[in-house]
Amino acid sequence: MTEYRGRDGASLTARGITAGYDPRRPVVRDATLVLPAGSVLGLVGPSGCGKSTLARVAALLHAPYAGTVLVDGTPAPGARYRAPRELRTAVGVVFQSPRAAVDPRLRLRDVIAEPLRATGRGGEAADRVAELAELVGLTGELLERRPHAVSDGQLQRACLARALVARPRYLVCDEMTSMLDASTTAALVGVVRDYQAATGCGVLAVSHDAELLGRWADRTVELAELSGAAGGAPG
Ligand SMILES: Nc1ncnc2c1ncn2[C@@H]1O[C@H](COP(=O)(O)OP(=O)(O)OP(=O)(O)O)[C@@H](O)[C@H]1O
Repeated sequence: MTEYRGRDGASLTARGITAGYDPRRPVVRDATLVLPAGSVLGLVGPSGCGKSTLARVAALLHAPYAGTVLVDGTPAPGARYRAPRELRTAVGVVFQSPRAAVDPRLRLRDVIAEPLRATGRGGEAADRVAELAELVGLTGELLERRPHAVSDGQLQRACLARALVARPRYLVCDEMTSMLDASTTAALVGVVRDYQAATGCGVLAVSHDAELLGRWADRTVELAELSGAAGGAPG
């Protein structure tokens, strides 16, 4: 898993983003965020300021009113199904609430395999699921259960495995550990660190936990710093 190491100058960039849920009152205004490959960027700011909204735009899940997302220099023509498959699968996402993020009818094994099946790579699923289950600490028995029969921490482990299954070049962790205890938090952050060391992936970590970001992120920015001329470029 070394194909992304050393991509000089590569980044996930959300440039000049204005976004929200009502075009008359955008929650993010002209924000620029640059996530260099191989680094962990922490994103902080008061509750409701728009961190998740910007993170979803960067992950090509939410279309901005203005601005462009570039994946390693390639501009995405839109979000969700409007983005080509190779750009969509380049960015993995883990959300705060695993229960809201999974189909309750699926066994954990199928939750993890979903992105491969959705992109015509179902043939890789069995091997990849087994590999990732071991990485995130899920036993074969847990893989056969459905979400209602596992804990939040176990379900979040499956969500992290799902985010990594298609070997993303960037990973967006939106409050990934805020519902978890200290030992599950440490385990999941450890998995992300190992994946990053092996692949050179870039990680955007949205969190309220300053102590966690202090240990995990190479650099932390406030959402308010990303707007207008200040931009989000490292330096
Ligand atoms: N689906 C939605 N429809 C309408 N408004 C929304 C929606 N999602 C979020 N908002 C609003 O957009 C604003 C920004 O929300 P967002 O979740 O991006 O903030 P945040 O900084 O991530 O907050 P928190 O730290 O509390 O998670 C908030 O005022 C929120 O109420």
